[in-house]
Formats: sequence, structure tokens, C-alpha cells
Amino acid sequence: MKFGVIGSGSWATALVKMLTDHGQSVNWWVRSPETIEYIQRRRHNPHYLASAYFDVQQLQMREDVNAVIAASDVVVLVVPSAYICDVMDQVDSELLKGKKVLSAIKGLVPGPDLLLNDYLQQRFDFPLQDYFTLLGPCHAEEVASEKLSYLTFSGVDMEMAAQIAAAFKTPYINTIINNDILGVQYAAVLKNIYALGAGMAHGLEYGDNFLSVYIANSADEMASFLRTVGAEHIVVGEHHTDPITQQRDLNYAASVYLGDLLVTCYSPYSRNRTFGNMIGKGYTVQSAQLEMNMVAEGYNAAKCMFNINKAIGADMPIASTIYRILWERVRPKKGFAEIEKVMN
Ligand SMILES: NC(=O)C1=CN([C@@H]2O[C@H](COP(=O)(O)OP(=O)(O)OC[C@H]3O[C@@H](n4cnc5c(N)ncnc54)[C@H](O)[C@@H]3O)[C@@H](O)[C@H]2O)C=CC1
Ligand SMILES: O=C(CO)COP(=O)(O)O
Repeated sequence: MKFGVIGSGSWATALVKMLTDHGQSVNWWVRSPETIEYIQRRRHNPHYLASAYFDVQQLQMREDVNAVIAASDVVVLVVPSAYICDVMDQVDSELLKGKKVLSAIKGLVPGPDLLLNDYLQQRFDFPLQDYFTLLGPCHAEEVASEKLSYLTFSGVDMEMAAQIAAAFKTPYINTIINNDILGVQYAAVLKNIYALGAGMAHGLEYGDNFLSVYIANSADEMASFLRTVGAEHIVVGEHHTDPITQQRDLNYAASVYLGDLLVTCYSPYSRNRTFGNMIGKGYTVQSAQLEMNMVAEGYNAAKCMFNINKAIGADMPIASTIYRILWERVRPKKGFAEIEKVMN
């Protein structure tokens, strides 16, 4: 199985490290020829995760995204969601036929506000059976230092998900398989919004006691949303697996749901938490964005989820207050005074 990694930020660099540490050869789309030349010479990415070193004999780096896709069986999408349309607009749709797509993106396609599988289906007629996700609690920085992490691979084709997962196994990466392909993506999007809020709470100088209450309530709100969109899982399930079993077996305390919420709310590596902390301290959105050379997905996600939930109608007082702070200029202090009132 040949892997092609599309993206060269922190997470893409971490995934290339996992694959090459496993012994895989990797086709890697790196946009700048200078960066390619640097990695060839110095064996690490100068811009992101610079402490991760590669065996460059295993890397085939190219500036042309179509050449990477053509040479690969599994296309790993790992650019921030804000740029995914720009990248996919360069892709020749014929090349995607018969390929597997593995998304490691924790965001929705902004504008149409779509899960990535729905975007690929609408834009490329790409079938859900060939679509997989790689999610779970894992910061790129801890991959660089080879700290033990658990990644969850999801897909309606669980056998193929397991085969893909096997290629990422290393002494520091364990893998888990599940078939909740839509739910895991929504969970990954929502946890970024709640983590942004956790950062705001920190910036507003709430303590650990309140934070634990806030995270517990966020977990509950997330699970309630996932149960509300459960009907969609049944539609997916009807074609591939027993829909009732799929519904009843879901454990929202599993690492791909609750675990990722926890690590993103608590870890100092989290970009969403860092961004939220600045907002809580009084930075504007624009100045917080300028401070970071990395992407906090929760900012766009707050708006996308607010729009999506207009149709779904789940009760989401926390996510909608974070949206109003970020996008409607509600003062963080005022927003959190409202959040305080809905805590259980
Ligand atoms: N960093 C992490 O620890 C993890 C990140 N993720 C997810 O991975 C995805 C990618 O995030 P990161 O690698 O962390 O990004 P990043 O914030 O490290 O890097 C930004 C990336 O955007 C690229 N970029 C900038 N402008 C672009 C354009 N116009 N077209 C295409 N690419 C452009 C840069 O080359 C770079 O690859 C996100 O959805 C994130 O939520 C998931 C798990 C862990
Ligand atoms: O998804 C992540 C950890 O699992 C990364 O979170 P941040 O984007 O907030 O850094």
C-alpha cells in the first residue's frame, strides 16, 4: 500500500514520521521547492516539527499534488480545512478514482459547511466506502518526542480501515478501529470549539475547578449533538452494516471523542486552547491570529457548526456562546457569565 501525504504542516510532518518509522515509503506533497531541498539535505522540516528527523531514502517529495496522488493508493489529506478547497481545486478528479482517501483534518469545509466526505462526494463523486479518517487525541509535538499515543481509524469498510491503520503502527503509536465515520468527524470539530472556550476560561482567570465543570458539560453537549445526528449514522449503516448495532454500540467516552476533547482542553500544545486564551485575555480575533503561525480550526468550526445546527436543532448553549464571542463580538466575560448559568 503506497501512501501520499498532502500537506506539510505540523500534523502532516508527524504522520510522515509515523509512516517512515514503520518502514513505509511515502510520497509527500510539499508546496515549496526550497523546503523539499532543505528536507533532502537536513532530514527534517524547517518550518514545522523541526525536531522530527526522517530517513529521506523513504521520501519521494514533489511540488505537484497530482503527481503525489497518481503515485499513491491511499491519499492522506492533512491541510487545515480553510485551505482544502484551494488544494482540491488543483486535483484531477480522474486520478482519485479507485484511490482510498484518509482524512486527518479536524475541521469542516467552510462556506458549504460540509464534512469532508460530503464535500468529496459532491465535488468528485467520491464514494463513502473509500473514505476513512485518522483522528484521536494526539499532538504532533508528542509524536516528535515519541510519546505513546492512540489513533482511531474510522471507515464504513472496517477491514480496509484496519489495513490502513496497520501502516501507522510504531512502538509509540497504537491504533483503534471504529465505523462511526460521521460521528468521529463531528466530535473532532466540536472538541476544537470547546477547547477554544477552555482557553478563554483560562484567559479569564477561571481556575481548575470551573474548568473541570466546563469540560464535563462540553462532553455532555458533544454527546447530545452526536446522538441527535445519529439518524445520519443509520442511513450510512443501512448500506454497510447493521444500523441498530452501530447506533447502540457507540461509546462517547472513547478516546476519539472524550479523549480528544480532554487533551485539546488541557494541553499547552493545543493551538485552539492557546488561541482561546488570548481571546479571554482581551486580544481581538485578528491579533490572536497574527500571533500564531499555526491554525486554530475551532475559529471557523464555531461558525460552521452554528450554521449546521440551525437545521439539526441540538441544544448547544456552550458552542453557540463560543460562536457569539468569536463571530458576533460578545465580550468573553459576558459570554462566560451566560455559560456559568447552564452548567450542571
Ligand atoms: N498539529 C496537530 O497536532 C494536529 C493537527 N490536526 C489537524 O491537522 C490539520 C492540519 O493542521 P496542521 O498540520 O497542524 O497545520 P499547521 O497549522 O501546522 O500548518 C499550516 C499548514 O497550512 C499550510 N498552508 C498554508 N497556506 C496554505 C494554502 N494556501 N494552501 C495549502 N496549504 C496551506 C502550510 O503549508 C502548513 O502545511 C488540521 O485540520 C488540524 O486540526 C490533527 C491532529 C493533530
Ligand atoms: O487535534 C489535536 C490534538 O488531538 C490538536 O489540537 P490543536 O489543533 O488545538 O492543537
